[in-house]
Amino acid sequence: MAPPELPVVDAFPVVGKIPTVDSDPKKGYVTFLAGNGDYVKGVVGLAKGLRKVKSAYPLVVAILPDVPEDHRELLRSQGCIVREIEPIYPPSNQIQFAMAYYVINYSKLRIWNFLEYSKMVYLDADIQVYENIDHLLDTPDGYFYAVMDCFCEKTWSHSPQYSIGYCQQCPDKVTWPAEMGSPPPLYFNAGFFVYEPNKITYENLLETLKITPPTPFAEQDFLNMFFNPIYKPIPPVYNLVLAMLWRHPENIHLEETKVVHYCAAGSKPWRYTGKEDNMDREDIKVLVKKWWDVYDDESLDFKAEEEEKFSKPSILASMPDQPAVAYIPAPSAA
Ligand SMILES: O=c1ccn([C@@H]2O[C@H](COP(=O)(O)OP(=O)(O)O)[C@@H](O)[C@H]2O)c(=O)[nH]1
Ligand SMILES: OC[C@H]1O[C@H](O[C@@H]2[C@@H](O)[C@H](O)[C@@H](O)[C@H](O)[C@@H]2O)[C@H](O)[C@@H](O)[C@H]1O
Ligand SMILES: [Mn+2]
Repeated sequence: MAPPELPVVDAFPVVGKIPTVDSDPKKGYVTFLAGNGDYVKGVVGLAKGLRKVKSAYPLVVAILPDVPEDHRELLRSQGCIVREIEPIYPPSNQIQFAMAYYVINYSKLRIWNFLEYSKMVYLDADIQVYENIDHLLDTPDGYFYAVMDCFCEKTWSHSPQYSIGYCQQCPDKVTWPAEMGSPPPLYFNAGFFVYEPNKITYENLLETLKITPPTPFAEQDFLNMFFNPIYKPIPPVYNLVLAMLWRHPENIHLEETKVVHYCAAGSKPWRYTGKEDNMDREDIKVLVKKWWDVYDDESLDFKAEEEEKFSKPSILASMPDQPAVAYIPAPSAA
């Protein structure tokens, strides 16, 4: 599905970064939580998983106002930094999102305004980290790092690539027909990415969203359009989109996988019944059990003495955002 043309925006101030007010800009992990349902289990699992792999950075949870106080308290008790964000809605539209609830996912864009952090790894709440990935926070600045997605699941049935059986994971299997123009640009899964909070980028994201017609994969499509100029693919070991196991097994090395994304229909561990398509596979059963082993491991619960590990004592961590970082935007190319 070729993305609609985007207005050229000078969204990526490449030079002129002035040190933040806080001379030591922090790094961290961030996830997103909405509603009063069971995704909070995903966040607790993620917090414990990051602890298990001895990550040196905190987990910030960007929550919508509808997350109840008892869930907020549960997350704080697991060492999370809980930050309430305002929802973001796309322009009014008649679009049929691939999943109706995807409309809330535009609120993820608020994480570009977490300006006390210089670089963060975003992870969906249905993701688990099984090996330390702190090194991703030391990657060169100026790029948007994420894993390429797969177009073969039914959720893509609306797209031209699905209709002709094309997938970027195997571009030679079905070549993109010339009469359909150029093949779609490389497309990432937006459940996991490495990014740099930035005031100008944040404002450009929100301005651009206002004039961008929504599409089936909501903020994932939008982020792919917006960051395409600086998108840098990283190996699937950093975000195993589960459908890859049956769609492109030749591209997956399960024993090297560091991060698993439980995004296939029926694979959310806290809802797992094994009844949906592919959910009775042995590898899925193993990965779901792996998730539960972390979630149920009480030795991984947060302990107060761990508090000094992070740069900011917890009482400050929940303080409002630091003053905006001053940037000198790069001169516009135009
Ligand atoms: O009721 C919900 C649905 C989604 N999410 C958040 O939105 C992300 C994206 O949704 P999901 O992971 O279900 O999408 P998928 O990756 O399966 O397409 C989730 O991981 C959660 O972080 C949430 O907090 N509550
Ligand atoms: O709002 C759109 C969502 O789109 C993505 O999920 C999809 C995508 O991966 C498809 O390719 C799969 O087929 C599908 O199963 C999966 O749900 C992101 O994981 C999620 O964070 C979010 O951005
Ligand atoms: Mn997900």
